Amino acid sequence: MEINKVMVIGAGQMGSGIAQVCAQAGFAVKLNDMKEEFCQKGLGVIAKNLARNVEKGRMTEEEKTTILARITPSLDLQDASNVDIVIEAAVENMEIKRSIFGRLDEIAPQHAILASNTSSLPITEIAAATTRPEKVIGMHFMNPVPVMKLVEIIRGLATTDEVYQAVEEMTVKLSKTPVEVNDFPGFVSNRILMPMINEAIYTLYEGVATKEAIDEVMKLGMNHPMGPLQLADFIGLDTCLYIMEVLHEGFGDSKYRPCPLLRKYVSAGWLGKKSGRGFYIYE
Ligand SMILES: CC(=O)CC(=O)SCCNC(=O)CCNC(=O)[C@H](O)C(C)(C)COP(=O)(O)OP(=O)(O)OC[C@H]1O[C@@H](n2cnc3c(N)ncnc32)[C@H](O)[C@@H]1OP(=O)(O)O
Ligand SMILES: NC(=O)C1=CN([C@@H]2O[C@H](COP(=O)(O)OP(=O)(O)OC[C@H]3O[C@@H](n4cnc5c(N)ncnc54)[C@H](OP(=O)(O)O)[C@@H]3O)[C@@H](O)[C@H]2O)C=CC1
Repeated sequence: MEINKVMVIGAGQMGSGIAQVCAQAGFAVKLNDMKEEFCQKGLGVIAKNLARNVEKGRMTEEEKTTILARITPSLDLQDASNVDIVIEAAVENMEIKRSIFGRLDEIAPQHAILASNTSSLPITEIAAATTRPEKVIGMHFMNPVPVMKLVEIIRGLATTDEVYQAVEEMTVKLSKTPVEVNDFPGFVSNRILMPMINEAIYTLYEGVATKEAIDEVMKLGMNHPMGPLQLADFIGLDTCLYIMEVLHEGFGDSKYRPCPLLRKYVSAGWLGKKSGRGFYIYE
């Protein structure tokens, strides 16, 4: 199964990163979002990242131009009609993802793989919105995509070996390391990471320490590159809350209940770095 043409859905922090690494690896990429301004914002982030690579002598100006030219903005899902794979990175919401996958199933060619970058939602349930569940798979990149080596690849109940292999090969072409996991809420990454972040929020909520102290303990004491509250801001507090809700509902275990402070911040629109304010304030 040969993959040449890619469509990425959602030009946010993950979608733009995925489009960038695909274009860098030589794939032709359509970057789809609902509004022109979101596409342009995503393309702007990619151009900035590539410019930094030029400054650091890791690529030439010509290479940067060639990579950028491989990415075409798209505002219409119909543009999926001639791609080999779609990687969806829209918001972490089952209804929205099922609606996107249902439409893609009608538009994308028969052979096309439909992948989701979901952080936690069951791939099997997303796949059930299509008539090709065997071609639906989880392709979970980590943030920031250009830097992080892992892609967690999630097999849905019906995903075939052929589709798994094609996605694994593509991941290696992107200079990333694939790790295979099964379809359970939060997969491996967020089943382990997100309860730690949620616990850090409880630690703040219960007044055990200041946000700075909590982050410092985990950075200096556990050698984490970012403290858990800083990381939550970086991921997006809305995404953190969605993931905790998926774990809570999926396992039916109260140990996954989202911290009320996380809910409060999300209700206030304090979504972390992307909205300018979360646990910390950003310029
Ligand atoms: C929620 C989910 O479903 C799954 C997830 O993604 S969970 C989140 C997983 N990610 C993490 O845990 C990230 C934890 N943080 C880190 O690893 C580091 O803090 C970091 C890599 C983000 C930054 O590293 P740092 O050493 O503190 O800063 P810095 O020196 O500025 O950056 C290191 C390199 O990363 C690059 N970088 C940093 N942020 C970047 C970004 N947003 N986009 C692109 N490149 C970036 C920098 O350009 C720099 O590259 P060079 O040295 O090659 O120039
Ligand atoms: N943040 C992280 O660290 C990680 C996130 N993920 C997952 O990646 C996905 C995206 O997250 P992230 O990039 O952080 O989120 P962002 O909020 O940065 O970006 C999401 C983008 O998708 C757009 N979008 C929403 N609905 C649609 C739609 N129907 N069609 C096309 N575009 C749409 C949004 O537009 P608008 O702003 O108008 O809503 C926005 O531009 C989520 O599923 C998340 O769980 C996976 C790994 C890590």
